[in-house]
Amino acid sequence: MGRRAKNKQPAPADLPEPRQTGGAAKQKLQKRNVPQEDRKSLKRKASGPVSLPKAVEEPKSKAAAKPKKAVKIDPKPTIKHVDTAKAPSTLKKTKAKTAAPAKDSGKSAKAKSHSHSDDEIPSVDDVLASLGLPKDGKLSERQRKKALAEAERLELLLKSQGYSLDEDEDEDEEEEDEEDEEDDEEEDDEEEDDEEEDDEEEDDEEDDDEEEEDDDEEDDDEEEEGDEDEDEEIDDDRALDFVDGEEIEDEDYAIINEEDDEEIDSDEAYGPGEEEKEARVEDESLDDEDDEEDEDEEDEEEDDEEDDEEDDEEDDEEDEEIDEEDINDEFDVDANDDDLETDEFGADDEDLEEEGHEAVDDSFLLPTVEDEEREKQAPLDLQLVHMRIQEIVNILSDFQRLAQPGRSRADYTERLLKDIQTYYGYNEFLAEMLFNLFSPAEAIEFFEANETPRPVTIRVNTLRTRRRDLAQKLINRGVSLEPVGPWSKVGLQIFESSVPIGATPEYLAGDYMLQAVSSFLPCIALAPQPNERVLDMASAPGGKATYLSALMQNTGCVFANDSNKARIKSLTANVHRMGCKNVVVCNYDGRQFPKVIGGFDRVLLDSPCSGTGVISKDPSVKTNKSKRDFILLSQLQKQLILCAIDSVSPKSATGGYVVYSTCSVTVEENEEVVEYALRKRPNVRIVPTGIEIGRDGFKSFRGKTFDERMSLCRRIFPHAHNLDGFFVCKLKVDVMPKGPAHGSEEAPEETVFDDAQDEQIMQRSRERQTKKRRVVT
Ligand SMILES: C[S@@+](CC[C@H](N)C(=O)[O-])C[C@H]1O[C@@H](n2cnc3c(N)ncnc32)[C@H](O)[C@@H]1O
Repeated sequence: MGRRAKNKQPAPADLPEPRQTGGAAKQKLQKRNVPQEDRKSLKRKASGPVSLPKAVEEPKSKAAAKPKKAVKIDPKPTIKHVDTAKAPSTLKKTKAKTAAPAKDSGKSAKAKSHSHSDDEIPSVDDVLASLGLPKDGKLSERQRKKALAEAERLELLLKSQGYSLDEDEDEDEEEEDEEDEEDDEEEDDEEEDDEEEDDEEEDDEEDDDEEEEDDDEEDDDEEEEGDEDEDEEIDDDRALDFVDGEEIEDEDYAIINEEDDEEIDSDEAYGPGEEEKEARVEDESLDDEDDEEDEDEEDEEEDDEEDDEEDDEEDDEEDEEIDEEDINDEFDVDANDDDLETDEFGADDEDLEEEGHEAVDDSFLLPTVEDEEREKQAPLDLQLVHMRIQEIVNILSDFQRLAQPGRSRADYTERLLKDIQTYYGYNEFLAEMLFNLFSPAEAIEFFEANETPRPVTIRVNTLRTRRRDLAQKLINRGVSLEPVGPWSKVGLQIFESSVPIGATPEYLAGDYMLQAVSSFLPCIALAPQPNERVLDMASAPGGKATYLSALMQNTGCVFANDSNKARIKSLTANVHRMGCKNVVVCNYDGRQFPKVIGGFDRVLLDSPCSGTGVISKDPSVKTNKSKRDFILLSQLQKQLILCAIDSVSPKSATGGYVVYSTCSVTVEENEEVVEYALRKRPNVRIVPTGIEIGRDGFKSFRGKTFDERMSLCRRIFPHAHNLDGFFVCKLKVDVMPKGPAHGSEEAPEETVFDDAQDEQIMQRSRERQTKKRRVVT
């Protein structure tokens, strides 16, 4: 993507997620903001087989649909026998043990019922029949999905048994299918008409795509200069303290959401990228164009939806010129005027179970030690690993019924963790740490989401412009965009742009910041008031500090501090560019507050962290974070949070708040840090953040119990919200209660870390900082 925004993701979540934990499949959707096609595809996801984790089976975006390591699924594989001795086979089946020929080693009962020798090449009809599907080529969407899933399984199985899939024969079958289709078409004139129309539209779309690609190539050259500038800034930021996981967030324009799977009313999309958006929606649905032709006539609901889409496309073509008034109206829309309709994924849960069990292969066996050894020797087979992940997740979801006798949950989990490391590329420690946050199925969704970039978003700088004015200017430059959601009046999601978003005149003039939506949240939670004194303790490169400045309408004072001198440069540059006149930039170790200056009305501690919430932007996190890093980080975070608390004036007339946030999802860096602060500072309590999205913070985790009000904290997850992973906690600092233990109403002049270990770590860090400064100066 380079610096050019090419974002084909669905819009960020704009619906408050119900405060409940549980799989994404149970989250509510907001119909109003979800394009119809996306909604449709979501429903399909919810009704997919249990055995195929949603995110893996049905990637939610084009990017996810083509993961580096994804299995290419041929919907109509044909089979050719090859030398089985050469094929590694670690996916072991009970049946395979008894009969040597691959034909008896089918994975599912259905697959088993269809054995194939060298001479027996099954037609698609045979396969369909074996699956109980109609032979006339007219499949409902669900049936088609099922067929595809079975085909994938069959393909993988056959591969593991030494078969190869021959593309030539595949083409023959396609021809056969086409002939069948033609027959069907003759029988039904009406259908034929429809299909002709479809064909024309598809051709148009294909042409459009080709033109787009050409344009892209041309534009790439033109953009090079701007890209270089921006890259410079970003590199600068990345060459930073290991503890910082977020510089990328702000510079890399991140944002979000797949989530909620909600979509944007077609009326809400603006700009010349409308067609592209349609294409985006089509990419995300699992249908390809051919599949649309195969839509089952009897499936009235889906046909209706398709008709609607066709109408929309026609409308879009007609409405090439954007009505400025409409745009202005849209950008004036008040958050409250949204009719939020929700849709429960839950409704499909039953189907999901049923279908999952149908697809379950209860003969899956964990590899033995010998199998594992053999697998180690053989070339890495990611398809095999991927398939085993799905099998194990499925078994863990119904362990009593599906587990192999004599095998424990731990056996399966151990294998699964190894496979996660192999397939997604995490180190052992991090794979386990992240895995433990979720159910096995949801963990896979999380890992999968980390393979997909989040949407590009910008924050409008209200010190310089209004959102609708900026939107209009960018639209005129060929940018396709829309508001991020009703909960933010300053966020815009960029879908497509013919100019580099980080180098437009508006960007250079400070009209906006490239900023992930998640990183709006701590500022919204802090809610600084005009004329207050606010400290942003770890602020470079200034995404949040400049937002705080804007929220305070350039009044009062924001102390934007960061311990990293190199990052101070980009912080200062952003402060100037964004026209923030109420910001003082300073360069201290945060732990020197409040000694340097205290008595703030509010303090934001957007803490240095591991960055496990932004792995899609910085995949190096997968391998470069060790147990030791987490220990050190957690210590630093605990020290910083105490300093943040002690820098707030409990007597502030308007404030007295601290917001602690990280772009990490681990409990060690979040709930545990807050719990530590509550223990050390009894004058502090957790209060609501005022953020409408996200899940509750954990009240307990793996045997540890946290403060009851920890649920008021917000947790944002990439797979659930299509936003960067984030944690936000708001604390109210009260006057210290009088008593033998505390004695004083005032915050201590110098924060005391009563832990000898803390002191040692601080000392080491100070020395490192001093060394770094020496190198820089
Ligand atoms: C997550 S980033 C902050 C991003 C910033 N809030 C923004 O919105 O642009 C964490 C920052 O903490 C800084 N940092 C690391 N250790 C620090 C310390 N001991 N005191 C102050 N800042 C520190 C890093 O240099 C990094 O810029």
